[in-house]
Amino acid sequence: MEKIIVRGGNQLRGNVKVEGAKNAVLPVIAASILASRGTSHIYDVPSLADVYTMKEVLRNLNIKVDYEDGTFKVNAEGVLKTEAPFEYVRKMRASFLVMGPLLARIGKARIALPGGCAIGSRPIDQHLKGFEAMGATVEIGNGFIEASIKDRLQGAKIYLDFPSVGATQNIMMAATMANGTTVIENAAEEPEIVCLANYLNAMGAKVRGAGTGIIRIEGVEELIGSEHSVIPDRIEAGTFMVAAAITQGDVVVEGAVAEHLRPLIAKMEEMGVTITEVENGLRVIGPKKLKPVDIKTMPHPGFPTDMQAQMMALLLQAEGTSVITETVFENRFMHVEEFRRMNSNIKIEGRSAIITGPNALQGAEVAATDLRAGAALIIAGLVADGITRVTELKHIDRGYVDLAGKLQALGADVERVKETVETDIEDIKSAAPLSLDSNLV
Ligand SMILES: CC(=O)N[C@H]1[C@@H](OP(=O)(O)OP(=O)(O)OC[C@H]2O[C@@H](n3ccc(=O)[nH]c3=O)[C@H](O)[C@@H]2O)O[C@H](CO)[C@@H](O)[C@@H]1O
Ligand SMILES: C=C(OP(=O)(O)O)C(=O)O
Repeated sequence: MEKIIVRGGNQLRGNVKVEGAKNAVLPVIAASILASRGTSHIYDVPSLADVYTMKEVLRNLNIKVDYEDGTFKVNAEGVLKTEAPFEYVRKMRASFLVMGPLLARIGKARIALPGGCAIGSRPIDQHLKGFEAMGATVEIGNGFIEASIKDRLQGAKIYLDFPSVGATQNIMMAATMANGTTVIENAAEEPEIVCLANYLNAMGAKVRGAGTGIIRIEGVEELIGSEHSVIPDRIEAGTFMVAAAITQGDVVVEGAVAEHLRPLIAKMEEMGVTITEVENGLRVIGPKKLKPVDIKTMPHPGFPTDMQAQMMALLLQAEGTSVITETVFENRFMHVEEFRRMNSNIKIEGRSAIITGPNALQGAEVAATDLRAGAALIIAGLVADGITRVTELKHIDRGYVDLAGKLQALGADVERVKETVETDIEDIKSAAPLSLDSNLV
């Protein structure tokens, strides 16, 4: 079994470079399906499990894909297939983002129903409401969602009940080739939406207002392959910022864009962390003492839910009581049980976690319940007494490129190892005063 092993106590120092954003690249790759001519070249693509899953999804749709040295090439000129099977959608919900492009390109898509996941039930009703408003027929059965349109999608006015990132992206992509203008109201405003709109416009689409709550898309006849660089990953950047702060370190996070990170910067500054914009990113200096703060996760420009677990790790070290309220996902506190294994004082009341600190964290064997939870446990391990072993690395690999290696380069005592059962038994032997040769076995 693979584990990340963290020995707490080292301060982080130096520079770390962030990758292209996972949550920007996945919709951009899906959007490449819209090009009936030409090859798209997507740059700064991180080597993540999710990128490889998306590659397989496209390959299954009969699309030519190539991924090498951070450049992802897509040619969708051929005859496309319509189906994304459960094996991919199960691994990664963003597979559902191929529905909008397929509907626009070939008028039909059959995608496995995404199930629930570790952070909540995650319905897709807002995506479907958008497609239906544009004239598509949607049927659900046998674990699949099938959407089809007889002629061409029609422009429509669509009000989202919640500014869903995925629904905004899926509807935006479908609308690029619809007949007439589509207006998405209460649209998501995340930087990843702007990144997608820029790519669509480079392909010949007419998308205006991305980054605000109202997006207008004037349908065009055809999109062609284009070039696009993916924005830096604000969540990976934020993860290193928190890791620097918790260890009282001094780290330059290269590529971090302050404009994308305002809510995190504001909260970390309230806690006493010094953050300055430097030429190539953000410099973060951790204070001797951290102050408690209250946090409520919200759609952008509110505090990002994808930084909630990492901030909880930081708040465990603050002196006093902090409250984190999770409003985006219904069940994104799975990491609390794991933090408790590390000797932390956290109470859950409904959608809020009440954290009283500072906590004398102790190393323990813990499991990454989702990708951000995994990162948060490693961060906690950086200041815990003793050894923290983090398992379930498949989650971490969905969203972080070589997290252990990058932290190690900053001075952390972190390594990724393949532990065999024999090694585990050796560990137990050396830890237990009683011999394993005794009748305890
Ligand atoms: C690949 C990607 O970009 N993932 C991000 C994206 O996920 P994703 O696009 O899935 O997130 P959404 O913004 O759609 O979901 C936010 C909330 O809205 C609900 N909802 C969503 C759609 C819908 O049709 N009906 C509905 O009820 C969800 O269950 C959730 O509670 O945005 C989230 C919120 O910032 C991030 O945490 C994820 O990292
Ligand atoms: C929840 C996340 O991603 P996804 O929507 O792909 O599960 C995340 O990036 O934190």
